[in-house]
Amino acid sequence: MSTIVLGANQYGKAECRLVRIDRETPRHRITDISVTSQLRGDLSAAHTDGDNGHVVATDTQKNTVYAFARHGIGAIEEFALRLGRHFTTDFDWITGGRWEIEQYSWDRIPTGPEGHDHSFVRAGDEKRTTIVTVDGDDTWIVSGLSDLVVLKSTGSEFWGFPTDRYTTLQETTDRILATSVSARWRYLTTELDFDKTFTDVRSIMLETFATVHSLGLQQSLFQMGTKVLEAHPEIGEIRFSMPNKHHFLVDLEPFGLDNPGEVFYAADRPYGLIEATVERDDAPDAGRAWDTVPGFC
Ligand SMILES: O=c1[nH]c(=O)c2[nH]c(=O)[nH]c2[nH]1
Repeated sequence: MSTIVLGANQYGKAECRLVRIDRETPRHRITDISVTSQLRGDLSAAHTDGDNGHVVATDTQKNTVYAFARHGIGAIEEFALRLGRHFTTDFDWITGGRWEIEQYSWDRIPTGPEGHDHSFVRAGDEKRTTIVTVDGDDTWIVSGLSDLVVLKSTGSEFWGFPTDRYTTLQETTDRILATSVSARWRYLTTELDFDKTFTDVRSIMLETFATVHSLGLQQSLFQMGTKVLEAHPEIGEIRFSMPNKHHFLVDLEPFGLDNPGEVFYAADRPYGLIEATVERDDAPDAGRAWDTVPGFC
């Protein structure tokens, strides 16, 4: 007869939506984030006996997020690190946790050359992300972005694939290549200008997607990761999840029209899903960094 025991556990407040306005000058700045705080540690009595003596309430975790924002947010990685340090320092039995932040971008409404001082327009669906994991003395930071939608209207081929009796796809030397990039990368340090690094990683990915003559989304992905790692020794590995957003040439012949690569049907599903990790062969062990990062291989 087996004994039933408590396994891995964590708990906290998910998706604390928080907007902070920096208003020291009339030219306001906006930070728009969603914070998930989860604690780990000696919490067995709460589960086995209903003893809440160690349960820092999820409500308290939420309040802490908002209170900390009063003194500024900074880079989302720094904010998550501050929260992690606080909970693991102030409560002896909290030995670790996970702080995940998603950030939404706003642009200034372009009413003049510099944009409006205090009116903003959401910059699309793209998100910047971070997950800070603390376990005892170890801290890991996995940052990234999602929903970065890109398309190139030529400079993409796909041919040379095996064929069998189920293959109908034609080889092509000129097609649309479109994807929505989700990427997460593991930092090898906790001391960094995270905002600057994020901006640079993002622009390397965009530039590489644009300039690589693609023989397949797999090749574009690997090039994007390689360029990021070459430029950033402080990143140990980068993982991508990239749907191939297929664009099918519409057959206009029934209407007596040709279609020299101009009119496409943009299918939303099914889609190819290309995922890969690009890594340094000598990167330090990832530890628990990827433990709870869903959706990446
Ligand atoms: O870039 C591509 N990679 C594939 O693996 C694939 N498979 C497919 O049908 N089209 C494509 N395109």
